[in-house]
Amino acid sequence: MAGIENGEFSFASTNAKGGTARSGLARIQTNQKKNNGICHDDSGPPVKAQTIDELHSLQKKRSTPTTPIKGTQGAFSPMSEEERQKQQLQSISASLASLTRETGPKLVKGDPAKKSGHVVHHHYHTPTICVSDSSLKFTHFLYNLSPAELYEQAIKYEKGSFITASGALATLSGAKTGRSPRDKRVVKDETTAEELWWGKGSPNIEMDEHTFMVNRERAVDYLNSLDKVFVNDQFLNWDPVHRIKVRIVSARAYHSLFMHNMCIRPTPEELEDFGTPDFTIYNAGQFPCNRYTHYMTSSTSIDVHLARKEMVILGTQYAGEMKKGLFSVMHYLMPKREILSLHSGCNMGKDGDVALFFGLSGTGKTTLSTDHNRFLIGDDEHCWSENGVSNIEGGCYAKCIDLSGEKEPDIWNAIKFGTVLENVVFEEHTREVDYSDKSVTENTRAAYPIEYIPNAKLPCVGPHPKNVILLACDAFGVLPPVSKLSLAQTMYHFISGYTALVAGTEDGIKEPQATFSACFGAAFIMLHPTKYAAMLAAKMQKHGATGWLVNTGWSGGSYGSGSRIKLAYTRKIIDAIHSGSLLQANFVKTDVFGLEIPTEVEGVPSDILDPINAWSDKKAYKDTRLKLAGLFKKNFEVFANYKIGEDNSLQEEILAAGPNF
Ligand SMILES: Nc1ncnc2c1ncn2[C@@H]1O[C@H](COP(=O)(O)OP(=O)(O)OP(=O)(O)O)[C@@H](O)[C@H]1O
Ligand SMILES: O=C([O-])CC(=O)C(=O)O
Ligand SMILES: [Ca+2]
Ligand SMILES: [Mn+2]
Repeated sequence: MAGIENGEFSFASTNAKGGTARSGLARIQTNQKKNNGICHDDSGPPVKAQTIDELHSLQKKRSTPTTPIKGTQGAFSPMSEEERQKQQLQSISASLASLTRETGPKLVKGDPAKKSGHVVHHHYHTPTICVSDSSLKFTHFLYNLSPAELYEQAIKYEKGSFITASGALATLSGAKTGRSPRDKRVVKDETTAEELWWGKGSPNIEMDEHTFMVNRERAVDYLNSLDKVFVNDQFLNWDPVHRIKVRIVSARAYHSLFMHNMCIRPTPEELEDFGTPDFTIYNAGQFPCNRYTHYMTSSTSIDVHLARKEMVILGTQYAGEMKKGLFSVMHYLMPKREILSLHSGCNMGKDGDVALFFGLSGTGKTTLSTDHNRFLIGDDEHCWSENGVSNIEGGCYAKCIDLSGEKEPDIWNAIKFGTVLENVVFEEHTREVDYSDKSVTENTRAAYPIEYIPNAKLPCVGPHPKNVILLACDAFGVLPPVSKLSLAQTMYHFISGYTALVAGTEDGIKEPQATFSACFGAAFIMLHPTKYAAMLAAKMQKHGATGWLVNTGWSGGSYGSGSRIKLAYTRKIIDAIHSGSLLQANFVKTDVFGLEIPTEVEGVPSDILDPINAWSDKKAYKDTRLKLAGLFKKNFEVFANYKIGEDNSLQEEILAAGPNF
């Protein structure tokens, strides 16, 4: 008897007394000896297991240490696998130690769901008396899991985790779908009071050490209260001499996979020698900070303590906080070593010509540095040292809104197994992602390892840049699609860090919102902007790099009347910069902004090159241009009193390189 109910088809079940079976089909006989006592089955050789458990145990091979034991002289240096495991446990227990109780948690490596016999635990600084239940509890930690393992963890335990049709892991970042710059605090102590940029315009909101420790304790207690935590030990910076070891302790597989993709992944051999991290993140993002704690102005706090080399995240699960938090740390550590840290994309041509792409969020760093004809060094964070450029990260973080396979094939194809897809909407059944859907947020993102881009340059390092491209998405539509900059102009625009986005895109036409963010990344810098600017000027001068300003925003009118410059045209402009042909073009100087604009660019209609030609209402163009110039001037006032570099003449040139009207 077969039943169809709600579209589901099933055989009628046998009742407890087996009534149906008896009256219908003949009972199936098991263990019935056939003529020669052998049960014939034509499906091939039998499985090599006697029980289901044994069968399952055959499926997985235990990973063995991948590298040979170093130090061939036997009795001397080689560390036994057991000793290595012990040191790793000690190190992780130390990371998770409560600093008031002076004790680390009892740790067990592995998934608590698996009752594996392999239990190794370590108790950091065993206390003499156990004073609370928490000291009796074990915390399991999952160490540097693979993407496949993290997928399983996410899908099993984290709501909102799904595999999309292309194999990516769709996740939700919770209530926060972007960074919270107003909740980013830095401990002000004797050293940082001197060294860092504080006060108006600075992203560093001060907190004292005690408050940091209160939040750290809150995060550590939260993490230790969980059944399990994820631990990632990874690197930052592809320059081997200036590589930084980072440890990320987090509660979600989503966070662990995100950082697996975004930081540099150690080889098994490098991992064995990892030792103590140079910097540790405690991501307790699901847990809020305590509003009664001093300095707390919301439930979110992202706290950096440079002397302790630690960062604590409370009250936000947005993974970008970890990425950009570490970037801030690099903005402190690298300049101390005379290395310039940059919020920029970077790629290299076949002949080794390197270009940097600066710009605020959404201006095109990822889109334009990901170029089929060039090697990708990185899309967002770089260092420029005496040896050339190096990527800080091991992955890319691309915006996905309105992503199309035709316009951005490399990014599209990178969204596959292993990639974290944040806050996207997909079709329930086919799991096809609808990239135009903004239901969760407009800031939908994909985080993938850099080697998912076919022409990534591995290792991600390159020679000194030849072109420095400043990207602005000008929703006023008055900046030219491309202009060549003098060194002073490059500095002026670098310090200004302009872009203009449109505030609310939904309810009718809104005024563009000008944003000025020093060094095209004020949210991440730690020192005064002029420190980075001086370093950039010196490096550009020394290595003869040319500066360019590229408007990836509006043309022919402001947002509402004009339209966004076609990505295909911007790509042609960028091609001409890379090839060197644009440097040979004829240029005319514009009024007010004093920008040199080419009269021709191959593949780009000439009538859009000078923005006045693209606007039908010339008066409106001139008014809008004056308005923007005024905003630039006002923004730059605070920098007028700061000396940039050793050279007084450069300082004066920079001040004169802004708009004149
Ligand atoms: N002419 C254009 N040039 C560049 N990007 C364009 C253009 N027109 C539309 N776009 C779109 O603008 C967006 C640029 O975003 P992109 O991810 O490159 O920003 P980003 O600078 O890397 O920002 P973030 O630092 O936040 O990662 C993409 O979605 C791209 O498709
Ligand atoms: O940090 C983020 O969330 C994304 C990013 O790259 C930026 O805003 O510059
Ligand atoms: Ca980007
Ligand atoms: Mn960025």
